[in-house]
Amino acid sequence: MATTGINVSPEQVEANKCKESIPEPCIVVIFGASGDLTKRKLLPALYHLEQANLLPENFAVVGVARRDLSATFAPDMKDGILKGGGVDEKEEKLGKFIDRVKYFATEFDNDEGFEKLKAYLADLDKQFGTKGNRLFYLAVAPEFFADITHRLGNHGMTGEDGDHWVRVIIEKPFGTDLESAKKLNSEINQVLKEDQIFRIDHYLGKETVQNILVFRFGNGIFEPIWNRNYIDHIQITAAESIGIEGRGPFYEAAGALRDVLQNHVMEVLSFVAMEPPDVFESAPVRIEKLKVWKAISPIPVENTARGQYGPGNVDGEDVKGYRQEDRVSPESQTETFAAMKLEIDNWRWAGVPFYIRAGKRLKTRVTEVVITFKRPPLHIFQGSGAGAEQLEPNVLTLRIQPDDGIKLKFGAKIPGPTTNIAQVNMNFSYAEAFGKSSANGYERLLLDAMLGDGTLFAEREGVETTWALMTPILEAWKAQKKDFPNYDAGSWGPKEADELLERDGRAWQA
Ligand SMILES: NC(=O)C1=CN([C@@H]2O[C@H](COP(=O)(O)OP(=O)(O)OC[C@H]3O[C@@H](n4cnc5c(N)ncnc54)[C@H](OP(=O)(O)O)[C@@H]3O)[C@@H](O)[C@H]2O)C=CC1
Ligand SMILES: O=C1O[C@H](COP(=O)(O)O)[C@@H](O)[C@H](O)[C@H]1O
Repeated sequence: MATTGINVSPEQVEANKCKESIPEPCIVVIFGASGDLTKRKLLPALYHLEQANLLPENFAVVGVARRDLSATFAPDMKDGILKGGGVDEKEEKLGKFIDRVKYFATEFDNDEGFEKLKAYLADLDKQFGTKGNRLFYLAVAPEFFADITHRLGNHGMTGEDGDHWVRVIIEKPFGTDLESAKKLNSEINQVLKEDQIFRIDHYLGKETVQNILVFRFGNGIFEPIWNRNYIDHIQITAAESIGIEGRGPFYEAAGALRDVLQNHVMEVLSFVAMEPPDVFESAPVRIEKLKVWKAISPIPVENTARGQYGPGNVDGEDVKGYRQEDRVSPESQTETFAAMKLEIDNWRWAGVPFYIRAGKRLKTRVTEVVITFKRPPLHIFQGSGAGAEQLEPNVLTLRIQPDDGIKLKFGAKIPGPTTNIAQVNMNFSYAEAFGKSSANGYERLLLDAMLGDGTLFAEREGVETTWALMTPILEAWKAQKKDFPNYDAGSWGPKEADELLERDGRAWQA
């Protein structure tokens, strides 16, 4: 069934793209400017903000990396913006935006370079009227996070006063385990106040992730059944059909648990499971998320599964196995798939298992939350031609990507003289209701950071709490070698992941 009766016009959708406030004048300084993230995501996102009139008039972007790319950086970024789609080369705004994209070359460990950068930014303040406000974005490998922050501090670039602000966005992964996350937190807290730090998780910038909260707390009918009395279990899947896309060295050290499960999936889980905050503001939202993570019981390693893909076929194309990827060890023990069963020990969720999984080179790309409700207590249609022994449970699917939307599966009578029941779907599609969007999730987060709103960013204790849950699993896995590869590229992962649910009489939904 298609979405019908959407009472929102294209004009309303357009109007909603405006925030009440436009950020103050500022310079966005991106470290790691020649990297993949800057070109594919950050500059396109900043331009989407420009398109939507959400950037201040007095604004500039400065890319920082080691090679001298002064001549090619702006055209290269323009190319990235155009490739991202949703932009016409002739747009007047594009030229205006690109004129404000600058480049500064320095090694990250070069003090002289930082001193010159400070002077360069001060010059740009005069040219663009950006008033000393800075948003530094560390789009760099994690080993540089603390070092760059300290160098910014040492060169007098992190101090705030009543006249200007300084904020720092730090990319993921934020640490590799509990100890390293704590160390990183304490290192950056030596230089920055907590309200200057914006630990980014781009999943929180996705409209459909934010919509989990709107769905739950912006409607009256779902919250009363959103608990152990009505819900049988919840599954969260973050499946990718792509492999590691040339990021061998990064992925070898990371793996699926560190790359996606500890951050993106745990963020989504907190939105699904949290209590309603008093207001949708940074502190109350963060408190409720933290309460969820803190209520998760320690996860026994028997409640986990891991896998690594071997060669296979994805979307009709033969692909190599993980161990054959560029710059990956032929004996790698890195997991490209991770799954686990979690229990949240609180009043709302006691006894409701949460099964989560993430992996690369799976059958298809899908990120979704699947909520399976308890079956009706009695099959009153038995004997009247209904067929099945038990009635099927209702299943609510919150599809984050692709084809974002919400689907409710329920039983309906098949027309005819007997009472047979078929499962049918009620569908809401984001694209149908609101039109297609070229936003990549970073727009909202960049804008919020410029506005100083940390609601959709991770905070210190939250990051450490999720690492505290995951670190014992990583240690147990490290101590126990696996016979990899154990799933074919293009499949749904290792059989251990299926067994995790089969033991409980359940199965993955996708
Ligand atoms: N790419 C993605 O889709 C995602 C990335 N991230 C995170 O974002 C961060 C950046 O990722 P990504 O863009 O892929 O990384 P890349 O490896 O593509 O880019 C790294 C950047 O850092 C620069 N650099 C490295 N060493 C130095 C140095 N010593 N001095 C100066 N510049 C240096 C590189 O410059 P040069 O070109 O000169 O070497 C390059 O600009 C990482 O933390 C990653 O985990 C998070 C989510 C998704
Ligand atoms: O952070 C990361 O996320 C991407 C998946 O992001 P999505 O927005 O495409 O779902 C993942 O491919 C990458 O390995 C990871 O570092």
